[in-house]
Amino acid sequence: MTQEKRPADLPSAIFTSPYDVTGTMSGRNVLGVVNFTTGCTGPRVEDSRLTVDLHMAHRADEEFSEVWTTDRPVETGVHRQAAYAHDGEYLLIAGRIPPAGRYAEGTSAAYCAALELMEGLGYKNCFRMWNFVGGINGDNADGLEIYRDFCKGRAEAFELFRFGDLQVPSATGIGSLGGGIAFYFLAGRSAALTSIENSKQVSAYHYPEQYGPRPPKFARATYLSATHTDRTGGQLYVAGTASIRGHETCHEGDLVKQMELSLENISHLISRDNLDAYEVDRDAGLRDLDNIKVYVRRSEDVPTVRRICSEHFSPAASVAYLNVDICRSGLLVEIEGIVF
Ligand SMILES: C=C(O[C@@H]1C=C(C(=O)O)C=C[C@H]1O)C(=O)O
Repeated sequence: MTQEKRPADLPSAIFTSPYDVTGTMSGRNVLGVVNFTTGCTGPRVEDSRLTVDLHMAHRADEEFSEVWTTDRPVETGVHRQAAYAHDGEYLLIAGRIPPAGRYAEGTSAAYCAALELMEGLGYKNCFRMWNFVGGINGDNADGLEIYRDFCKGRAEAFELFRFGDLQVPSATGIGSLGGGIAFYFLAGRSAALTSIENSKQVSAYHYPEQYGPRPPKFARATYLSATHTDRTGGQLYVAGTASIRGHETCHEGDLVKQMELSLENISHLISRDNLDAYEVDRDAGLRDLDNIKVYVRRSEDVPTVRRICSEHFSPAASVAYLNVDICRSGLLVEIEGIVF
C-alpha cells in the first residue's frame, strides 16, 4: 500500500481482514466499511459507522473488507433505503434493491433516492459507482436478462436527474451471489472530476441495442483532483474492464487471451496516449494500480488469473479475487482498480 503518498484532501481506502477493521485505521476516521462477505444485508449505520455487506464470498476465507477513511469528522445518516456517511468533502452512499421479478423500476427508484440525497447535501460530483447484481446473467420475469433490466432502470434514473453521458462516473456492474442488487457510490463536493473514455473501446453509453434496451451508463475511468487546474496529482478510478474491443466481446472461451486484452485495455486507458485528450498530465501503468478487484467467472480459473496478475501488478498492491458472474455471459474475467 502507498497510503502515505495520497494527498490528504482525496479519499483513500484499504483492503483488510473483516476481523481487523478497527486495527488498521491508524487514527483516521472511517467513512464506511464495505464487507465482501458470505451474505447480503441492507446497508446500515452501525456504531455510527456506515456498513455494507455484499454477498461476494463463497467461504469465510475469501472475505475481506474495503474501508474508506478520512482525516475529517464523519456524519452518518439514512435516507429512504439508503445509508450514507460524509465528511464535508466526500460522501459514501449505499443502497439495495431486494430480490424481485423485475428490477428496472426498483433500480430507478433506489438510484433516484441516492442521487437526490447527494444533490441535497451538495455532493454533486459522483465519481465512482459499484453495482452488485444477483443472478446477473439470468432472466427477469419478462425474459429480459437481469443485467439489462438493471441498465434500463439506471438509464431512467440518470435521465430523470438530467445526468448527461459526459458526466457519468466510472462504475462496476458485476454479479453477486445473492441479495438482489446492492450498490455504493462515492461523490465529492468541491473536488473536480473528469470522465475518461478508452479510445480503443466504444463508450458503454453508446453500445448498440443488441446489448439491451438501454445501454450501460458509465465512464471507463474518472480522474479526481482537488481542483480543475491540478492535472497531475489526482486519482484515477478505473471502471470494471473486460475483454471488449469496440463494443464486441473478444476471445470467448479463452481465459488467457481475455486476461491479456483486459490488462491491455487498462494499460491504454491510463496511459499518456489516452489521457492526453483529457488534459490529464499522467502516464500511469498497471504497476500503479492499487485496490484491485479481479472478478473471475469460473473458480477453476482463479490460479491462472492470480499468476497473470502477479506478473503485471505491483507486489505492494492490494488485489482481491472474487468468483462471480460477469455482465456478459461470454466474459470470463474483469478487472478494476484505483491509481491513488
Ligand atoms: C465490462 C463492462 O461493463 C461492466 C458493467 C458496468 C456497469 O454496468 O456499470 C461497468 C463496468 C463493468 O463492470 C463493459 O461493458 O466493458
